Amino acid sequence: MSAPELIRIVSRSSPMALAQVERVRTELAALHPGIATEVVPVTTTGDRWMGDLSAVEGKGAFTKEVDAALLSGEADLAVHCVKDIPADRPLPAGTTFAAFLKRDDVRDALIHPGGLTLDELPPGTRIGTSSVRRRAQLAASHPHLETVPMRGNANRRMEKLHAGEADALLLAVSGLHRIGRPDVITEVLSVDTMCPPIGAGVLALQCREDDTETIDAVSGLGDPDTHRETQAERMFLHVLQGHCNSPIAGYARSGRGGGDLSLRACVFTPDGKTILNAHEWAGRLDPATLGTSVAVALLRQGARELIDGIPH
Ligand SMILES: NCc1[nH]cc(CCC(=O)O)c1CC(=O)O
Repeated sequence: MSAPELIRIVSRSSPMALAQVERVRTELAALHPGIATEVVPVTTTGDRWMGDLSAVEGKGAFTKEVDAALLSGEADLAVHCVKDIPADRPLPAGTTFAAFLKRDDVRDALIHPGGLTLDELPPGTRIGTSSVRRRAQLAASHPHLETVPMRGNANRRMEKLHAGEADALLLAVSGLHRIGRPDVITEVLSVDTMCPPIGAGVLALQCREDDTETIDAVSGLGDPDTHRETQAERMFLHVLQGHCNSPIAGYARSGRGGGDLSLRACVFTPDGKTILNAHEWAGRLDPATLGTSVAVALLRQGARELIDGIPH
């Protein structure tokens, strides 16, 4: 199999998306110095929309135009945040994941211009977030704080914070590092305070299924532990039929040497009053079966009703 001379990478134009593509170009250049790369820009429905995400045809708002560029042959490779890829249906026909890059930090960060930590924030502090996952967990742990809806990429949210639309923000640590702004982080929240979303901090490389040249060239960028964790988390979300606005959180962890994979997950009501929890170890199960097992444990506790209670 010959290596391609050029790989065209489709990317959204947000600073975070472009930083993700730069990481892939750097890693690819180190692995295959002979392969050139080029960026093909697209704008997605999700990038344009500033309202409630559930209103924009719901699913795949950040991925549809990216998939189209890949399938039409305008580009050969797409870089996605796994967090943003729907798990309640298969990948678009004709495309496949070629690799999952080594996982970044899965945690969320508090950004408070006054430098306070979450526990120090006074009652009534307005936290800008439209995520049902963040809202529910905040309501459970810090019921005296308020949340205000906030959308847009991380850079825009920081502009809105400084314009006074909120008093503080919650954003992913990994995303802030990607856009070069870890300096704004006031506190990194533990996963016990704020359970991360499925796929947090993982970048997936997506190719056309029949493009074995590109698949072979980029598959060496994959990380085996991240692959196992992502398989467990995605199967969990798939079994629950979670959507982009689901009150679901969870993360898998690989033990040393790839052993002892565990998956901890929760499903909650948006008011944070009900939180279902499950935590299991794979033992001799494969990652996908672990994901299924944790999903079943939560379904037994009543997760279906909680998930279906949220419009999407
Ligand atoms: N919803 C947008 C989005 N998609 C992925 C990340 C963070 C990076 C990641 O987890 O890969 C973010 C920003 C955020 O939630 O703060």
